[in-house]
Amino acid sequence: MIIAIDGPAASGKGTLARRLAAHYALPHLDTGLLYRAVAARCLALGRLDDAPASEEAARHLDLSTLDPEALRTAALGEAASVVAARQGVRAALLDLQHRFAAQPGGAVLDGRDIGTVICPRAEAKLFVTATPEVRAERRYRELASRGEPITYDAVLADIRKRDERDSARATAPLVMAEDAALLDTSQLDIPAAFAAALAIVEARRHGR
Ligand SMILES: Nc1ncnc2c1ncn2[C@@H]1O[C@H](COP(=O)(O)OP(=O)(O)O)[C@@H](O)[C@H]1O
Ligand SMILES: Nc1ccn([C@@H]2O[C@H](COP(=O)(O)OP(=O)(O)O)[C@@H](O)[C@H]2O)c(=O)n1
Repeated sequence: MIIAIDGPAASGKGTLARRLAAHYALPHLDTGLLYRAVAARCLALGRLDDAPASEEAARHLDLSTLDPEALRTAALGEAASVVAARQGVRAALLDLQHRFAAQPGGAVLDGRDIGTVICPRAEAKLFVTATPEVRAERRYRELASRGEPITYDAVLADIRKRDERDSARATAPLVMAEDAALLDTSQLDIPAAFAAALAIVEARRHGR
């Protein structure tokens, strides 16, 4: 079974993807890390504005060397959405994602375009969302607990800017797949959101 989870920044899609993957014993890929890693490489070279350099970085990405902790910073989230708007970068990351999704038994992938572009035939598709204020509060707590010097207002501004850039881009914009189930987690804690996600996946699995 392939489970495709999309949604805007800090909606809780990664948390749900990890839990669903553990529940069904499936491998999980946080595709945001791919764009974050490409951005990290470009920033290290001082070439975030250089489209060919970002495509080159995407072509040479090695899944086994990704360091999630180092990649989950606010600055890399912002830079990731810049490189992710480039068609060449997205094209260079397609094959890797398709191969991950094609593993025997299936997989769970989360990102922005999983249900629409990467795995349009996924058995279960979720579009996870929450209000910008709730998402900013969650992301602020997460970053602050890791010692990032950041304010709630800065996180909210970053989230609004990224939502806008991710939704407005020409290639694979952030949009809900027609056959996805919408899950608004604004009023749900993690266990409640997981229970709702599981109910959706179970219903899809059994053709309901
Ligand atoms: N339903 C929820 N209620 C409260 N906090 C949540 C919920 N879902 C996720 N979180 C927390 O919010 C932060 C962002 O969640 P994450 O799953 O990383 O979001 P995304 O993958 O959509 O960016 C994390 O610190 C996570 O623990
Ligand atoms: N499938 C994906 C995943 C991420 N991205 C881009 O990568 C950025 C970082 O993604 P992420 O999932 O790590 O970010 P958060 O939602 O965790 O804040 C997003 O803002 C998107 O621009 C994308 O374009 N397509």
